[in-house]
Amino acid sequence: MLLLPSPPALAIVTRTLGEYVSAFRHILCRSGPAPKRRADAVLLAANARPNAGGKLAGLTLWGEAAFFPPPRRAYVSLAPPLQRKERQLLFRLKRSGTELFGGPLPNKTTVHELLVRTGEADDLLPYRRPLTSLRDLEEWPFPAAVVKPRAGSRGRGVRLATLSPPYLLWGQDAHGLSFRTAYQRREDLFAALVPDLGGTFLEEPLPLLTPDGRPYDVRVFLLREAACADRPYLLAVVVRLGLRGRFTANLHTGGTPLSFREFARRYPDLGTAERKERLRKAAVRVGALVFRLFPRAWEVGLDFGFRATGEPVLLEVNGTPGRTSLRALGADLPARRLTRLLRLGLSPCAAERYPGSVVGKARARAGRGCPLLRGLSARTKDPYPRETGTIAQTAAGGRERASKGREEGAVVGPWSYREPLAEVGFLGAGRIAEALIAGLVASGTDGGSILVANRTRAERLDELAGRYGVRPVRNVSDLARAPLIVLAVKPKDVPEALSPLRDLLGPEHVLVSLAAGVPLAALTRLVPKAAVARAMPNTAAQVRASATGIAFPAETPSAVRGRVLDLFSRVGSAVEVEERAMDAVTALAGSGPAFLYAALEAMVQGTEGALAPEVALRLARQMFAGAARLWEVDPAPLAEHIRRIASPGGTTERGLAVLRETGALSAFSRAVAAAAERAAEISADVVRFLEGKDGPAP
Ligand SMILES: NC(=O)C1=CN([C@@H]2O[C@H](COP(=O)(O)OP(=O)(O)OC[C@H]3O[C@@H](n4cnc5c(N)ncnc54)[C@H](O)[C@@H]3O)[C@@H](O)[C@H]2O)C=CC1
Ligand SMILES: O=C(O)[C@@H]1CCC=N1
Repeated sequence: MLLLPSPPALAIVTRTLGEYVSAFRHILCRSGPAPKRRADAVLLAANARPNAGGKLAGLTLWGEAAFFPPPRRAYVSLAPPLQRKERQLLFRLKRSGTELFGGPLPNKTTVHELLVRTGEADDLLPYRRPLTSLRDLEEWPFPAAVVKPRAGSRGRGVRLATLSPPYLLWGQDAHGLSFRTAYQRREDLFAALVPDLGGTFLEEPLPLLTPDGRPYDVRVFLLREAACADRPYLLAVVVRLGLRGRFTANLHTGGTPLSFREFARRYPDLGTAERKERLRKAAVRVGALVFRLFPRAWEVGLDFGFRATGEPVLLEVNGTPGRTSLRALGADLPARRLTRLLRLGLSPCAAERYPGSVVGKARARAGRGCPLLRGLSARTKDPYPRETGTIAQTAAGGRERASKGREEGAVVGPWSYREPLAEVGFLGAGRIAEALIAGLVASGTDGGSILVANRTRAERLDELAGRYGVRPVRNVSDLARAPLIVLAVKPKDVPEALSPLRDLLGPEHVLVSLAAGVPLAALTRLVPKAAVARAMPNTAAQVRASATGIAFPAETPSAVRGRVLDLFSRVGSAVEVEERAMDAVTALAGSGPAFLYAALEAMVQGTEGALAPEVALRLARQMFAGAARLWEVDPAPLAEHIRRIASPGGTTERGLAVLRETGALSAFSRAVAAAAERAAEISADVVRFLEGKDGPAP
């Protein structure tokens, strides 16, 4: 049963009328004892902010009812940044075992990349390329490019660059100020884009201007239809019309939201029924994908544009869509949203509807003698449609289906408040485990959602708990609570380390092994029911700069791939490779940093006597970091970078000659090959060991 105060700041969902009445009276009327049983769900909405609803501020009310049993689930609809009170409340709920839904998605580039990886929305995604060198602009296949920052909001830094005369750069700068500059020459335009190299991407330009010169795009609001399904419910379509002379249809800079009908009335050629239908289908398809990838998302705003042919193109996915535009469409939208929440919170798969009168009576009964509610009804119109009201199915069926939903695997985003559930478990608490944990925590992952187990040395776990807030797990089998488990033990220890988990890991688990050389087939043999993957990160994960190669068995579903790739993208950049390439990845990306450090150490030794060691080390460190950054931003061939440094007849040339003559350069190639060979030997050893134990693999 659900009833709510108005404006819809706080919704309380319980399973019986009696429970509802007591929750309602306790929280809203400040009378009666606290209910004994947890509510099934609450909704904490944006207008629950203390300053927005005065006495009716949902969060304040909820926060004050401190001894009220925490609900099973909370649907959070708060735009970041969260206020301190809001964060505290969410932490409290999380600590009490409430499952939190909502929160921002990872940055929009990551979301886009994850969608690309699914391969299921290729026709709806715009053509995009990272802008890493000026060559990307030279080779760009369109007459113009939209230049967009990898992260950011409200259209900041989004510009249109026209690559033929007049060479225009038009849009918003990084501070949100609009500008339009015409350059005489192409080179000047390119020069203006140099600071963007590395941090932005280029996107195909879409003709999103109305005949009277106003920019527009379309935002589609979707809700997850049910907690156990990915089906989206289309809540509203809003066209956002920007100001004439601007390049983006941004409401924050003075644009106007319109219903699609009104847009069609004003611009019949743009708002055709065919376009609307294509948009609806596209939105539902992308929505299903987003809800599958992000199991904690429950409301999203999808921004679309159109190609000249009328095909919709997805521009952006927002996990905390602003509601300014929704409000402009009419007062009944929040109510529609909450009606859907009923189905979401109470009846995961099949909502059973009850007539509005039941709800009306319940509300009347709960509100009897409630001064707060009387004041309220006198002031505001009841925004809820008559059919509002759904009765719960038993939670058991829902839970069963919900866990089935999780089996398919999905990405959990780095929410701005912390994840309530164990998200990732580490088996092995050595050096690489610590580097990854440090990087994850630095990326915003809650240490409390990381479980760590080790073979011996309980004090090591305490050390990690003290440093990162991770949760030590004394009994390895408890790691099975985490849906994603990272195996970070030495290759020789892999069989023994996995044996306690063999029967505990099922299809809902993904085991990601970091062990050099241990094949996927061996992992599948050791944990036959779980999904498996191999990842080879490096210690730079600690500073979120790992280069990680990941391999999956061929049949791995895209959602599982997405989940693992997301984990490693939080600590650097991750790339999917074939398993047969893993030995080379291990040698280059995993061991590679050690080879470079060794080279630097040798170079520093070359200055002995001439430079104080601390000065030499300081210079070497900055030289190394600078060289890496330059190559990252300007990925010209390494030979070209070398050419730019080595003046003919100069110092560099002389040094390079020694590297060549002494075979030092080829020694690096041999070192990488030797490391890869060692990985192959380890594979053979592991296979032999397993065959010796259980006979050859089937
Ligand atoms: N160190 C590095 O840069 C990288 C290492 N790796 C791989 O990661 C794995 C771990 O490497 P490191 O962290 O360097 O080693 P490490 O020796 O520092 O850590 C291994 C940890 O595993 C624990 N352990 C051993 N047997 C266990 C068992 N049966 N149950 C639970 N815990 C057990 C040990 O107590 C230790 O804490 C290796 O397989 C390596 O190939 C992968 C990429 C980079
Ligand atoms: O040296 C090793 O075996 C591991 C794998 C890659 C880096 N360290």
